[in-house]
Amino acid sequence: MACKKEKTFQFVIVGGGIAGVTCVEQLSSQIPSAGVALITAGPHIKAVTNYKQVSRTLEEFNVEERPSSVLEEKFPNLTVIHSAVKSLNTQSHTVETADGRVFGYKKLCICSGGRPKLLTQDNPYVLGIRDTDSAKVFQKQLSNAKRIVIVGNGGIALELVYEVEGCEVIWAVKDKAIGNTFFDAGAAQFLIPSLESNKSERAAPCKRPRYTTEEAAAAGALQTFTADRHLQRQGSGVTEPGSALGPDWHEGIVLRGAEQVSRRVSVEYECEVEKIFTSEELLNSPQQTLRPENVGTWPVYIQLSNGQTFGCDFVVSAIGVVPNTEPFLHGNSFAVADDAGLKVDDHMVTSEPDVYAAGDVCTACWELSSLWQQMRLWTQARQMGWYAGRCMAAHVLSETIELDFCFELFSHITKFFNYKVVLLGKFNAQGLGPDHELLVRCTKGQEYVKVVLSGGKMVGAVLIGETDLEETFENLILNQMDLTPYGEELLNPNIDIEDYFD
Ligand SMILES: Cc1cc2nc3c(=O)[nH]c(=O)nc-3n(C[C@H](O)[C@H](O)[C@H](O)COP(=O)(O)OP(=O)(O)OC[C@H]3O[C@@H](n4cnc5c(N)ncnc54)[C@H](O)[C@@H]3O)c2cc1C
Ligand SMILES: NC(=O)C1=CN([C@@H]2O[C@H](COP(=O)(O)OP(=O)(O)OC[C@H]3O[C@@H](n4cnc5c(N)ncnc54)[C@H](OP(=O)(O)O)[C@@H]3O)[C@@H](O)[C@H]2O)C=CC1
Repeated sequence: MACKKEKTFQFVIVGGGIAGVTCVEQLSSQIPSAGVALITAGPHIKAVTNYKQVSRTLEEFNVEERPSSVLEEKFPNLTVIHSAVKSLNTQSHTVETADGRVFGYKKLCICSGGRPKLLTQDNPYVLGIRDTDSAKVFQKQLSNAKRIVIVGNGGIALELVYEVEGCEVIWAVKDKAIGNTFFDAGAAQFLIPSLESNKSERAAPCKRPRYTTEEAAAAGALQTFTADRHLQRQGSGVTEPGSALGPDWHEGIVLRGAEQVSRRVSVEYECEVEKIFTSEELLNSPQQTLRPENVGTWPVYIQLSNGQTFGCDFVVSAIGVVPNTEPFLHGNSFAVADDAGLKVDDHMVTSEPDVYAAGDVCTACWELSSLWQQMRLWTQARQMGWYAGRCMAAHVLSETIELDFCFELFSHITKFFNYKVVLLGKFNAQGLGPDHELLVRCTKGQEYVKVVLSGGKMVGAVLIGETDLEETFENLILNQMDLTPYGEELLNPNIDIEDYFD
């Protein structure tokens, strides 16, 4: 880093996504006199609006893409620099940007997010979706497509299989059921009929804060157990990167293919991708399994481990994210977790002095609460950015700070297949081993309620539909009350559980 240092800021934040912007806001309001720089690769920044604390740990908010001037007007001591950081020197406490400028920092927070994991690199027929630009590329390619293959079983795949119309979708999942990152097989079974229905037959829209960008503009309680209602006690065992998209990113974007069909999704279970071929490669491959007349019909072919090969217009790689740790690692000694995130302690500090990290780029490596786990989600990016800002300020002011309460209990509100979905604690019995029980209540087409009990105490829950149970269950999980005496009554729809535990 030979260039001359242009300026030294007390705080430098890298990344204008939710984590970075929330960190900036927190620092700027806590120490208004401090010089703060936000260095970000994208042209816009993300802003949280209409923030609503739904319960002690559940939160909802809108996300808007905005010009950075809005933030600079609000915080006079803030300078926003629109350029990617191309190198970091933790010894000299400096960062160099792609446009050749060098800035010093007293404390730095890396909030550079993540990028989609791709099944193969540099293949024009394999798309990842992350930011507004990649969403536009996807939309454009889809408008001419008759068949696409979606690989992955998490958030993006769940959203796409439901939203894409006018195009045949082949959905390749490596599990026995859909949506493994968010649900168990029971919930998957509850949701599957929604995939088979037409758009007009879908569940009534649920209310949820919307994701907007400037450019994209973008039953009452049942009285009886019905035939379809099941209450069960089950055994256990079941280019420059822009900011990531978020809630309802597909609202206001037409996700329509070239066909007249409404939606046609077929799921290929328990399979992984063996190979992706172009037409020419397939013709020259000695082991090709397709009938010759099919070869050449599609621009790309995907061979799955179940022996099937499908031709399609393109493949969507929805197999998770890789933290954006480049170029921060070069020449430094950051400790990196197995998932490639920058390891942070309970004050969001990395292994390098005066360097913090928050959001998708980092991996929480403190002793985690037994009811919380990291997932790379919008809410956690906001919480981590906010807490990192508080820690940075506290360290400068020589104040002590305790790990924030939001890391006590995992909670997430979202929407899948147009159902409201609330996840609490160890919602999938993560890490509990065989020593747990599941209680399930299900009303077809209406609600799916699952609680996870360990040692008689509630440790997690999945609530799909308008159940109104989230606050009560959150309290029961946080209180760790012994629920053994209540048994299955806990999910009896004839009991108003809120009054019961008042
Ligand atoms: C399609 C999609 C749908 C999603 N839906 C949901 C949802 O419904 N609910 C939910 O909770 N989460 C959702 N997520 C996840 C959520 O969007 C992310 O977890 C969250 O936005 C991460 O925020 P972040 O600030 O850590 O990173 P990002 O939003 O990725 O921001 C990173 C920032 O760093 C900048 N940057 C990167 N490298 C550099 C560099 N070298 N120098 C300078 N700047 C750099 C980028 O330009 C960007 O501004 C979704 C994600 C995707 C892709
Ligand atoms: N509504 C919401 O909350 C939404 C959240 N998001 C977030 O955005 C980010 C990106 O979403 P997405 O890409 O769907 O990531 P997710 O982490 O949600 O899901 C990735 C999925 O791909 C599977 N997978 C991993 N590697 C392979 C492979 N080689 N072949 C086949 N499948 C594989 C994973 O299985 P396994 O888990 O077994 O590794 C998992 O099912 C995530 O952080 C996600 O949480 C996205 C959309 C909506």
